Amino acid sequence: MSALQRPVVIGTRDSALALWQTHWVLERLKELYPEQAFEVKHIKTKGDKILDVALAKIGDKGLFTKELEVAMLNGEIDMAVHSMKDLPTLLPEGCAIGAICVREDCRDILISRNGGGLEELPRGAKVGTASLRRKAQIWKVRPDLELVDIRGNLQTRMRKMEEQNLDGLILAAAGVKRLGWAEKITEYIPVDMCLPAVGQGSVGIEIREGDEAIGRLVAALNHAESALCVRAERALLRTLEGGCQVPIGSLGRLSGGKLIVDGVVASLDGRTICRDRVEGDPADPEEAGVRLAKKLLQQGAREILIQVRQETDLR
Ligand SMILES: NCc1[nH]cc(CCC(=O)O)c1CC(=O)O
Repeated sequence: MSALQRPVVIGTRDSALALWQTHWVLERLKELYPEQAFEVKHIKTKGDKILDVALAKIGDKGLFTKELEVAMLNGEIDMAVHSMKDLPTLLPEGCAIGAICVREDCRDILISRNGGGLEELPRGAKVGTASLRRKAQIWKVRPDLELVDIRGNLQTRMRKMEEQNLDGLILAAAGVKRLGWAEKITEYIPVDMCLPAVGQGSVGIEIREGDEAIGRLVAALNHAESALCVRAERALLRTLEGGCQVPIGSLGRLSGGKLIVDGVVASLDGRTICRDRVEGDPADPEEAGVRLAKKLLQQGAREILIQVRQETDLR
């Protein structure tokens, strides 16, 4: 492919994880297009500025992505690299997903002070996580734990674990591994116990809709299997109309030529949990995600979602 006659500008947040992910994308693009010049532009998002409020309370969508999308639509950057998990299911007009990259470990992990797993935490132990999805699913197995809100980028959360004397911290495996902290992980929480967030572990590249030159450039980074799993999960989330305010988890995988999608919707106290699975056609991942969402709604997710929204509004 012929190079563009100008540097291609890649936009990113400036957290250590975002930079790691962006440099990963940049290295792949440089390998693929040695003739092409690239630049990286750092952009702060609202989510990087508000660090002391739980995500569920801030509650608006696109907290980590909006400023990047604005810069892209203004032509300041040509693409934005995001954690797929942070990218809302409905993109602003003029924006499109150019590639969903190969997925890292999608699980949640525990980093504990005593080096043990969830089972080994002392009774009433204090564990940090701000995610309602994690809280609800962990409470189901350890209702005695005190799950405390903790926010900020990964470095900040590790620091807060020390400062607040927490017994443990729950994080996404992907981020911890990317920052080179895999040896701190004391347990990989099985997905049977805790379904990950939609898109967790996958990096996405957002581009301008209709920008064919940039679209062709990034298409080579799309990973077919990761992409169709994440598309099914996003279709589920879109159908349930949940953002990070609502405890929703989902995971797609390919098995024996079929697309298997798991999904969970939980109440805030973790007492009511709807979890189910569908089998779908890998040729139409959205159909499987939508079908699973409807199945969950019928099984009680509708009531849970109404209640979660009322409770979050009151806080
Ligand atoms: N919500 C912040 C966020 N967005 C993406 C990741 C981890 C990397 C990934 O899931 O791809 C994290 C940190 C975490 O949840 O522990």
